[in-house]
Amino acid sequence: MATAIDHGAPPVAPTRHPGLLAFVAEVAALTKPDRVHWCDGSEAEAAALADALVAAGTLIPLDPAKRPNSFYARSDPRDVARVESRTFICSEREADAGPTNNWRAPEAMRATLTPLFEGAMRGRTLYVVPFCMGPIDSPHSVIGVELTDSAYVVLSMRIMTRMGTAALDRLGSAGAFVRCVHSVGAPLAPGARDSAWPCADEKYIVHYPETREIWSYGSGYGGNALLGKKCLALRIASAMARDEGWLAEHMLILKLTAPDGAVHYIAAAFPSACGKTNMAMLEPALPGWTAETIGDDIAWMRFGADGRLYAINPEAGFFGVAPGNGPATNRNAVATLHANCLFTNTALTADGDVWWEGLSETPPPGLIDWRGRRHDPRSGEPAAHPNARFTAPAAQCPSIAREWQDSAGVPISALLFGGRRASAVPLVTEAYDWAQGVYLAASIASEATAAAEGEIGALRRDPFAMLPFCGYDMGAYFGHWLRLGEAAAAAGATLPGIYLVNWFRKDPQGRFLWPGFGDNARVLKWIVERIEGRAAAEDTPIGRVPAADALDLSGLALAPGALDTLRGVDPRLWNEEARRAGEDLARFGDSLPEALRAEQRALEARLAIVTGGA
Ligand SMILES: Nc1nc2c(ncn2[C@@H]2O[C@H](COP(=O)(O)OP(=O)(O)OP(=O)(O)O)[C@@H](O)[C@H]2O)c(=O)[nH]1
Ligand SMILES: O=C([O-])CC(=O)C(=O)O
Ligand SMILES: [Mn+2]
Repeated sequence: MATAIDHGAPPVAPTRHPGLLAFVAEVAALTKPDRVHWCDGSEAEAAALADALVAAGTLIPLDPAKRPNSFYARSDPRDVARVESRTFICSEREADAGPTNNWRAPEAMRATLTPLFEGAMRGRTLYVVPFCMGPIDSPHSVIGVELTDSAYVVLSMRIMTRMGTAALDRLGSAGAFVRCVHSVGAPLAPGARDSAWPCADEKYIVHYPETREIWSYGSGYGGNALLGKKCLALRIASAMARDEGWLAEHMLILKLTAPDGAVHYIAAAFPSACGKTNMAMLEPALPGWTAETIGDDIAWMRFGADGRLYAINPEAGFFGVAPGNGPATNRNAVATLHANCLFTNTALTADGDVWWEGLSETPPPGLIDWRGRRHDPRSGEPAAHPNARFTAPAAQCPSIAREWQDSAGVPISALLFGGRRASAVPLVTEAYDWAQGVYLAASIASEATAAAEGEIGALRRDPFAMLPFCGYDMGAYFGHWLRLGEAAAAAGATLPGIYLVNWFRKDPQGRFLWPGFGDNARVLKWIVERIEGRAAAEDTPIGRVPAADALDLSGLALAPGALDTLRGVDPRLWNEEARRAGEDLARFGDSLPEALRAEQRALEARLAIVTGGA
């Protein structure tokens, strides 16, 4: 086994940053690891870690002839998704966490966590993982340091972030960094055998927005454990963005080039497992159009001196839902996964490769399912967990745009918001203006998916697709969006258009009315033409929908009547929608901006006119 990781001598820290040295010393004193290892992010280090994880049974190497340098992990079956009920925002004041977050007083939470972390890394290695969210040379990037006892987390962070020496160099000897502490919560007694996926029953995913700290306990899974992603780049970053005048959003970033060569960048927010990665890698069904990928999950945006809204992707990899990705839906994702990837909770084939529902029409024979059991195709159970994930370097994506690491970011023309809605919500709706767009985004709802615990399919309000990810009071967050738009407009900016989209409308038999995926380019074309002032639209109470002949449907055979349903706004359904949205927004009490109350009243008034009642 390679020995680049473990050696008896005390490690020499590769930094003289006093705050970082003190942080590592404090956490090591608390958690009592056997060793401390400072990660440099090198190939040799990754290879040694992978070897150790294979020896421990955590990783299974895939056949290098099929998928070089790629590994498969099966998690504990109780550790397969984010745990929103165990995710906490510990601001000093309860009101600052808002009604949608779990709040605990910081001192009380620290008093709970300290005994849990006490000795939590016994028998394990504490890995020091310096990482940079955003391009190494971008002024908008943020440095974090994650101290973790999971080598799986280290390997994942190496794919998902700029990790190791480069991040430490950027931090320098005095820079600011976000303190991140992670333990799987499974100390090892001397001589005890480790489990393949150590974790604890009791999980805590804790954020202290004022001190910009993250403490995560008990889970090894994705969004709970890779602390640069949801915890830093959304929950902590949203609080930083509020204080500093920018936006940290759950959005993909797409570059779209029209046949005439015009380039538009589009950012889109959909809840977890609702199509961000797919849209980020879209292959347009319309001839002459090109789509390229900038990011698939998170966008950090700020208005530039020229009045345009610039976005960077803070991540360096994709942590994507595997099921559903196949040659018919997302060829770019499939091609991205050819090498250097981690797969978690997919199925394993008899010949040493991975498989999931949707990768091919029928499962190959001899599959082992995500629980490690022989898969029986007649059981009706999927072979891959519905939230099985791949972890893949973004640079490997065939559709990655050459400017994806541009330090200034890319200028956004349109902001899309959506969710999974079987009924009511049209295919695409243009907001009348910024404030009404903020209202539409604040009132989106979506049918729950397997990306978090809870009943799948249940409708829940998910404002801005940020419900699980906003690190402060969402009422104040809506106000932040409104103020940024007002300030930019006052300074003469042309604000991006705001659009509500829904690819998931169904007919009474439960079939999708819209083909989705590459055909979503038809909607993007309409949006681009709207921005350029060339496409026709019709006013409805909720916003503008495409005129009857305004969508390019060439080469597409929709079911009879489908287009009318997709463009339609049923006033009776929308009376109910508006009532429910208003009820949800009322939860924010005094922090709900007056402008959104006014939008609510205006929507109700427009609906009353079309239904002919009050
Ligand atoms: N019907 C339909 N399904 C889609 C479409 N786009 C994506 N999906 C499905 O939605 C599921 C999730 O898609 P992703 O693109 O991975 O979702 P995501 O928003 O990136 O998810 P997170 O990584 O959890 O944030 C997959 O099963 C896709 O096949 C679409 O346009 N139409
Ligand atoms: O954070 C995760 O575990 C995966 C993810 O992207 C999401 O749920 O939005
Ligand atoms: Mn996501």
